[in-house]
Amino acid sequence: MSFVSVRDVFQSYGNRPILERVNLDVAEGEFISIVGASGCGKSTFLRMLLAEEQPTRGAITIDGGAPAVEPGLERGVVFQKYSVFPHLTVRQNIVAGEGFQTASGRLRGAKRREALDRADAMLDRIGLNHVADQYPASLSGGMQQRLAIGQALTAKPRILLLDEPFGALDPGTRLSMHQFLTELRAETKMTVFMVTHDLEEGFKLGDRVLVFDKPRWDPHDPGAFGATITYDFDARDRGIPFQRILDLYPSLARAS
Ligand SMILES: Nc1ncnc2c1ncn2[C@@H]1O[C@H](COP(=O)(O)OP(=O)(O)OP(=O)(O)O)[C@@H](O)[C@H]1O
Repeated sequence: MSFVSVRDVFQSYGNRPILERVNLDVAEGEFISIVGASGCGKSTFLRMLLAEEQPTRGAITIDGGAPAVEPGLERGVVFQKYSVFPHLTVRQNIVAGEGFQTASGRLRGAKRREALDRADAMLDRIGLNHVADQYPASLSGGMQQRLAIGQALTAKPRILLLDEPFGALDPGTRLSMHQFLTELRAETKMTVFMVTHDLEEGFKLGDRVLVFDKPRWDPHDPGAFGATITYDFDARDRGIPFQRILDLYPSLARAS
């Protein structure tokens, strides 16, 4: 049985279809990159995996059950614009990632001290020890994104959802973030869903690259139909090399 299963999922807002007939099976530990034209429903798909919204039709299961509604338990999430708390220090932000796991959202006493030790271990791992007592506003974009990823990982999610996590970073920082994510993944064996507008990034990091697009298109009414998964590429070593993809599928240029 697949770890994440998506069966005949449709999503509409009012009478406007956004996604239609989406089917997908993902094994635990896979890295799924998602590309597609702006507005075709990629973030909507992530929100359904997060149970922030329910499909109009169809079903999504994670490990055999409906996705839990509480954040941070099984799924961590990182958006392009940092999801860290501006009023907390870097270390407090990491501890806050654990706080979500308690009923009250707060940790006390010995538990808190242990959480601080674990936070320092995480800061070591994401290379932010030297700024542990600073506030996010004083960090560079790449450091803030590392903090956001560290915070999401602190809850030890089985699934990491990344929505254009590196979109706002300069090319050099982006490359080091690719390295960072690749290392983290090798250590944690997480299942990752990453939305990106960069096709090359999708193929570099993903095991699979899903393309969301509209299979049906009415030129007189562009909103008449929803998008679905039109391609599901194997991006592992023996998959189609990224360089050949645009030659083979020129329409994909629209997706990035
Ligand atoms: N809560 C909502 N109510 C109504 N319409 C919405 C809602 N959320 C998203 N939409 C619309 O649904 C469509 C899909 O949005 P979504 O953000 O999922 O696209 P996307 O593929 O992630 O786009 P982008 O690449 O630009 O981030 C858009 O036209 C958006 O305006």
